[in-house]
Amino acid sequence: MEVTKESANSPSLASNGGDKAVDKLASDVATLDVAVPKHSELHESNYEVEVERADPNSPLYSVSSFEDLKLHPDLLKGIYEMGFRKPSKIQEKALPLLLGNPPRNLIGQSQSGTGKTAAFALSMLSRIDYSSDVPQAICVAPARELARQIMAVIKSMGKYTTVTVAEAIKQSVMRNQKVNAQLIVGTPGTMTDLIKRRLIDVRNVKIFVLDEADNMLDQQGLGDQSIRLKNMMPKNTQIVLFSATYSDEVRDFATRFAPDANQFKLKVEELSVSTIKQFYMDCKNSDHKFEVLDALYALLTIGQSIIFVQRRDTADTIARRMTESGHRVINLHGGLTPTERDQVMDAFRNGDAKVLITTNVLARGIDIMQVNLVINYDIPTNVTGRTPDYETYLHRIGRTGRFGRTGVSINFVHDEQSWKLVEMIQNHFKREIVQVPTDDYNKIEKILKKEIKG
Ligand SMILES: Nc1ncnc2c1ncn2[C@@H]1O[C@H](COP(=O)(O)OP(=O)(O)OP(=O)(O)O)[C@@H](O)[C@H]1O
Repeated sequence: MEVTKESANSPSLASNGGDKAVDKLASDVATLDVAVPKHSELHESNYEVEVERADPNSPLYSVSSFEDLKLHPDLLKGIYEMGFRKPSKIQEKALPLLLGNPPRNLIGQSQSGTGKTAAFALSMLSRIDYSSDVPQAICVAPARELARQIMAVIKSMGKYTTVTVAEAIKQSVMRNQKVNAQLIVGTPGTMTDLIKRRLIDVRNVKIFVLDEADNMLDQQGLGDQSIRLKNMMPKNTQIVLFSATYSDEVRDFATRFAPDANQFKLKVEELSVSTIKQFYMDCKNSDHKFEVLDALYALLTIGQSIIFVQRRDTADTIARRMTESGHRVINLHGGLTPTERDQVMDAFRNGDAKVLITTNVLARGIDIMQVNLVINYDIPTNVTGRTPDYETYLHRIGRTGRFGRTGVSINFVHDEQSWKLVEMIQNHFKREIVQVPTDDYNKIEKILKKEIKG
C-alpha cells in the first residue's frame, strides 16, 4: 500500500490544482509549518497520520483532492495555509452533498477527530453571498469553548474571503448591540436570546448547523432551545447536523429535526478510533484513585493530558490536591465565570498548562493535537449511575488521537460497580480495554511511553 506523503513540506502540494493563485500560495506555504502546534512531536505525528491515511478503511482515507470538491479558490488558499492537503473521508463524502443545489439537509456522522468541523465550516463559507451584509449562516455548539474553537477554524479557513463573523456566547456581544455579521457561531442560549431580542436578524439565514448534534437534541434544555432556534429560521434553511455519536432515539429525533436529509451512519464497531489505546487501572478504593493519579503524574511528562471527573466539586478537590502535591494543573468547569473559562482554555491551548482537570463540559469537540492522554477519573454514567454514558465516553477519549495520531485513555476503576461499567463499555464498542497495574510503575511507564510515542 502506497503511503500518501502529506507533510507540510511536501513539494507536490496542490500540484493538481488548476488555479494559479492557489498554486502560487501553495508553494509559498510549502515551507511554512503553519499547521504545526508549538509543542507537538511533529515528525512522528505526521508519520502516524500518513500511515493511517493510506488504509482505505481509515476515516481519513480519500481518493479526491480539495480541488475536486469544487471549493472556491479563496477557501482553498485558507485550507492549504492551515496545512490541509487532502480531505478526510467525511469531508470528501459530505462536502459535495452539502454544497449541492437545491440545498439538502444533512445528518453527518464520523469518528472523533476526523475533520467534521471543516466539512460544515466550508459549507457555511460557501453558502454566503459576500455582497450582502446580513446574517446568512448560523452554527451552534453545546459549550462556549467549542463555539470559540469553531470560530477560530472559520476565521482561518475564511482568511482569504471577506466574510464577517461574530460570536454569540456570553459576554461576547455588547448589550443591545445589533449583530450584522454574515456568519455567527454561538451557544444556543445566547443565540436564542439575541434573535428573540431582534439583535440578530435571521430572515436571510441559508444554513443552520448544529455541531455535537446528538447532544444538542438530547439534553433537556438544549433540545428545547435547538427546536426553538430552528423554528425561528426561514422555512427553506439548510439544516446540517454533525456528531461522532447518535444513539438510536436521537437519530430518530434528528431525522424529524432535519427532514429528508442525506445521512451518514457508522456501525457501533466503527465508532471508536483504533489509534486510541484504552486501558483501565484497578484502584483499591476511591482514595486510592488519587494516590494512583498522583504517582502517574510523577511519571508522565510527555505532551498534554485531560482528566475527566463527573462533578464540579470533584474537579476542584482533585485540582487542589494535585497542586498541593506539587503538580501544575488547571481546572475548568461550568462553575467558573466566562472570563475565567476563556483564560484557562487559552492557557491549555497554547501549552502553558499541561494537565487539565475538567467535567463533561469539555468532553466534546475540543481539538488540541498535543493531548496524548485522557484519564477517566470517574467513568461517565447515565443519571442512575448504573449504566455507562457510552456517547460521553467516546467523546471524552476522542480528545486524544486527533486526525490519526496515537493516544492513550485510562479508566480508573475502584469498586465492583465501576469495574462493571468498564466491562459494559468494552462489550458495547467491541474493543478491548486492557488492565495496567497500579503497583508497578516501571511497567506502567513502559506501556504508556510505548503507546504515547506510537
Ligand atoms: N483534511 C485535513 N487534513 C489535515 N488535517 C485536518 C483535515 N481536516 C481536519 N484536520 C485537523 O484534524 C483535527 C480534527 O478535526 P475536527 O476538530 O474537525 O474533528 P471532529 O471530527 O470535529 O472531531 P470531534 O468529533 O471530536 O468534534 C483538527 O486539528 C483539524 O485541523
